[in-house]
Amino acid sequence: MREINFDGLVGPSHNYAGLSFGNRASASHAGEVSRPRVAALQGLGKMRRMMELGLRQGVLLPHERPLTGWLRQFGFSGTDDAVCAAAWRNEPGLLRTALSASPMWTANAATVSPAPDTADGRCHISAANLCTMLHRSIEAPETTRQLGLLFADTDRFALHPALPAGIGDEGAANMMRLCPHHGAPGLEILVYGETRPDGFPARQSRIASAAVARRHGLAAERTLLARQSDAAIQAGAFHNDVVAVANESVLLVHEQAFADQGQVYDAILRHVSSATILEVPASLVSLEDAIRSYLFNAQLITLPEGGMALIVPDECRRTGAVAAWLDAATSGNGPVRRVESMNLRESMQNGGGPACLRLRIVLDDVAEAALDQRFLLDEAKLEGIATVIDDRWPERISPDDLGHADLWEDCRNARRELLDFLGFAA
Ligand SMILES: NCCC[C@H](NC(=O)CCC(=O)O)C(=O)O
Repeated sequence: MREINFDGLVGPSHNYAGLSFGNRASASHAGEVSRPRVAALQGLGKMRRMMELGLRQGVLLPHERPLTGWLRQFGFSGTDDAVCAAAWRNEPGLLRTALSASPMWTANAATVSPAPDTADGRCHISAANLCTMLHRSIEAPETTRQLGLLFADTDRFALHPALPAGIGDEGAANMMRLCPHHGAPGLEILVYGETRPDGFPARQSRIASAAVARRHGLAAERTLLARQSDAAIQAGAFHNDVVAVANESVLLVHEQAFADQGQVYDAILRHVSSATILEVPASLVSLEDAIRSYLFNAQLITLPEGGMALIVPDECRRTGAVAAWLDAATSGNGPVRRVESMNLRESMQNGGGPACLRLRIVLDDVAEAALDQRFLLDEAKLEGIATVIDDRWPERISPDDLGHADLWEDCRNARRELLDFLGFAA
């Protein structure tokens, strides 16, 4: 079995509206001018690099933006443009919400339990409701539609709908899987948070994590519910994948990630006695540096030739303490053979690093063949997508542009052309 990453293609409406409370990057870049074309090409560059490293790569599609159907529920009526114009006049925050390109962060699209972990031997997928942030709560219906196409084969896959709103579920960003190798039953660590009065919100609730484990049919002895530390949430770790990443038998984790770090390590070592836990102490890398650099929002991948690579955002190289830790970690005989830096600045400025941009699925050849192949990439599709982005994605979006009909039209046309190219009738 192997891992396939499904990256969210950055949509044409990518902008800096500062919608994500508790996400420090989103807040600090609010009001800046975005570059959707560059953003999408940066994301595509990561997908290309993963393919060059020998991994299979998939893509999930941008959602319809502006999401006029959603705006209509607030009493705005008329043509699509009339709806958007009225929203902009009366409730500009609602139009900003309806224009968010946040579906790019597919680590929040769903939680995936690979077949070896589940009672019925199918791969289980739960779409996330993302109900804590308004702009993300509008994603679930379209995400569920796309996952329904991708995982249509019910002999291999079981797709569960999003949990009821009010019980925050933010998907795979809050799940880690530890196992001797991809194809062996894994320990699934589901990470939740608790909101403190006056603090940043915890976006993954314990009830949601427990429900996902139940729905997926995970064995009790291979399931751990772990609580995020308050320090991590307040420092800006709104998802666990900002302070920890796991791949097969390796966990890379900040010392202050969990409320009870020892319990997490014990469970891992009980399940995989040969596991390697690379704990980064706060004395070497502070939570602040970890969150500024997104060191832990890396993709830790198994290379086809053996060994692992860590794909980090290039902010890591520009954060002294993190760069030093990376050099030390790769100079010894540790499991990480190489580190690759990627420029993902446009997404990073909204708090989304390499790991946020991908949903990973572990499957075998038969299950892979059962996927809707339109979502899988090859060289020709990469080229074709790049051409559509070059031709159609807006170059820049300033905060005022969000209220212009030209932008709405450009976003609709850009997405339509992409969907046509990939064989999805809009
Ligand atoms: N996993 C990374 C998710 C990043 C995402 N950022 C945003 O939504 C920023 C959007 C804005 O600020 O306009 C979030 O916080 O959920």
